[in-house]
Amino acid sequence: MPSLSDHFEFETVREVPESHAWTSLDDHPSYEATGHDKLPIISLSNSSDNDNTKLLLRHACQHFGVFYVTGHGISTNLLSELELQTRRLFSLPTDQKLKAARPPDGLSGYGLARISSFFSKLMWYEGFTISGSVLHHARQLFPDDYFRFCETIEEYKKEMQKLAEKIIRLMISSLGVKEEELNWSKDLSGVFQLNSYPACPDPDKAMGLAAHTDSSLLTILHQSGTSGLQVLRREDGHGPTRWVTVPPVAGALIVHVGDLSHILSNARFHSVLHRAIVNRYRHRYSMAYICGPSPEVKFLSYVLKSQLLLSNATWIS
Ligand SMILES: O=C(O)CCC(=O)C(=O)O
Ligand SMILES: [Fe+2]
Repeated sequence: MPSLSDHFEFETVREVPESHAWTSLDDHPSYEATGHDKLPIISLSNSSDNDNTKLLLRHACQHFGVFYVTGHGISTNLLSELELQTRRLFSLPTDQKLKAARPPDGLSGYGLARISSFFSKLMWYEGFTISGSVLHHARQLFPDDYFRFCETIEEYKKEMQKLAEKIIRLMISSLGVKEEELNWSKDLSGVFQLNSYPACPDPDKAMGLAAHTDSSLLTILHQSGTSGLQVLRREDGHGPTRWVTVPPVAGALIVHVGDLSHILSNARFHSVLHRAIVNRYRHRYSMAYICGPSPEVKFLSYVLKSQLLLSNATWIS
């Protein structure tokens, strides 16, 4: 199983070593998002027209499993500051980052991709996971100057929690579930994942983040100005099964439907397989707020059009 000792200084490597060489990158052809593969862009700013927003969200969750949102209320200043602090963290020397290493039985800290243990090859990736307060790790990373980092992370988490609650309520109520049955959505918990994909000398061989679905209710993703996210579209009238690039759109955040929403909606909503590929020249960053019900929440069985949605399940990220 890959471990933290497998970390190396990506910037110094001239060739992709065997440990990081994947043969499955072109399992399906890759396309730019055009025509029917273009993801919906949904504005959340028009709160007086909830019904139309719900219809658009329902369609996106049923047919794409991923979409962009605009009018989300997150300021460009906060997004720029978050990018700055993320770059700052990953630019630290490896030894320094390893002081905040994620322990083998822990969730928070610096380390390999959290899905690494499912794969024999390593990814062209390093990550920092935040569950709960970031203060302890921030002190280890930046002993003399951790305030701004903490402040930015905590503010962004707070904003994400509000936004996630808003989107989840709209999504679930778009299926006809009544407002009063959505009280659990006031009690969400989130894991915040900072992702770093260094520039790679041979991007056709290396995998940024291998194909996966998110286990959450939903994930809200911000990507720095570099493309890399791809989603899998299954064979349909518009083409074969294919990887479709999801480019950054100025001012928009990306929302992934998670596995829990798939379950909660009786499989009407789809969590979509996605992955990240790497770039020859540019270091790419993304920030994912992975949101589920608080672990204390047990979904009371509740019924939608006389079908059981979910009973007694809890979420641990
Ligand atoms: O970097 C990306 O675009 C994808 C990140 C992602 O899928 C995740 O953090 O779960
Ligand atoms: Fe993901």
